[in-house]
Amino acid sequence: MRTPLSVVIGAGGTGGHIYPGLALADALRRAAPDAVISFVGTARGLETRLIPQAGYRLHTVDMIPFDPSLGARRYLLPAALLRSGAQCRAILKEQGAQVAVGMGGYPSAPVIVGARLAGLPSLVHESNAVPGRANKFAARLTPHLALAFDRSRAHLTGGERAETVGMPLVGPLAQLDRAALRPAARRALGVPDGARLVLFNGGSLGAARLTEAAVGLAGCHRARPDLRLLIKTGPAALEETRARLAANGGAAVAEAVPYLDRMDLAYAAADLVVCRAGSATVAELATIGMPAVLVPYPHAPGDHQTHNARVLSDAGAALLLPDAETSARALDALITPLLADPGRLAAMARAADPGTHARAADLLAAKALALAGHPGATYPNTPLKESI
Ligand SMILES: CC(=O)N[C@H]1[C@@H](OP(=O)(O)OP(=O)(O)OC[C@H]2O[C@@H](n3ccc(=O)[nH]c3=O)[C@H](O)[C@@H]2O)O[C@H](CO)[C@@H](O)[C@@H]1O
Repeated sequence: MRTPLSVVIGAGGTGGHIYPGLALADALRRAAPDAVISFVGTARGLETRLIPQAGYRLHTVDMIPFDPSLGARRYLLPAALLRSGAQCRAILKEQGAQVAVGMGGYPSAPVIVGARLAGLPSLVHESNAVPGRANKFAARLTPHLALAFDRSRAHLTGGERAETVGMPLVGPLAQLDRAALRPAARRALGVPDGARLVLFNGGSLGAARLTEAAVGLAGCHRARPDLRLLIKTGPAALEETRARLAANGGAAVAEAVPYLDRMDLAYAAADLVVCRAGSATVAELATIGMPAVLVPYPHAPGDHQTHNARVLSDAGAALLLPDAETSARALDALITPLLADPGRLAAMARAADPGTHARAADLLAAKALALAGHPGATYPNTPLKESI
């Protein structure tokens, strides 16, 4: 009897690592429906909610981030990595895994260390245009590398043997037809007919600078019936944002939410997105043809969000606004003429390359299947049906 496919995926910390990990897991399940797939993450990150919610098992291991701000604590990193690597080795053994995959973020490295200790093949996926420290380290431990953006190749040891597969996107986003879903999405979000909707999204954790500018913008445009703002604040800033919108009258045109579980609806309903330039977000915008103003997070390692953003701004698909220049006034000067020019919005939507990421999950799954010794698996490629 054939042994079912068994894969352990390291992905955690923020949505930008977790969602691509889930997209990979779903692609593996489509190819091998009896596959046993589990995740390794931390006991603190978004993974504790998102992974069980998607129906996968999450193992948590003790980890400290690969972060230079650790100061003297960084000397503890090798011992911590060895400890969490040993925990991952035990998880891989217990599950009978045939391959381990690291999706970036600091849960990625121990899974690859664990695979090395267990003598199993492993695969690292780098999602940013400039790789993070955890993946730079992990990439030294395995010959199998995959990239979301070709431009990160030069930054990785062994980058010349990496394969660019794109950024794995979860089904509802990989297959989103924005125009087709738009009427239902706008009804679901209560956007009045004829109003332009601007989505403010500070990545999976929220961004104070964007929320602040959005609140100011809502106050300025509080009397406009033809404009709506949807502001994703992150849970911590929700109540304060709502109070400030009530105080400046912006609540008449803006709604603040802690998190968007249905990004497909938000993207389909919106005319323009103002957001950080995390790699999953950038890949989603490109894939669905969503015009955007990108405000890269200025403290990302290697300034990788600016490099991610340039993938779209170089193509004419997005505008890039540096964080330090972001204010309600600066955004108003960019957004107001843009919203009044549907031709320009349509040109931005067309400028992105929609094909790069739509098949990334299947391509990455194919690499993992080959490493696991399941080369015969096929992809049914059935379209996912999502109801509102
Ligand atoms: C501050 C920081 O260091 N951020 C990093 C983090 O960002 P972050 O996790 O914010 O990264 P991304 O923008 O890549 O991904 C966010 C994901 O969460 C989803 N989403 C977001 C908000 C929401 O309300 N609902 C929702 O579902 C988005 O659709 C997307 O799929 O990981 C990314 C991937 O390595 C990096 O590129 C970012 O630089």
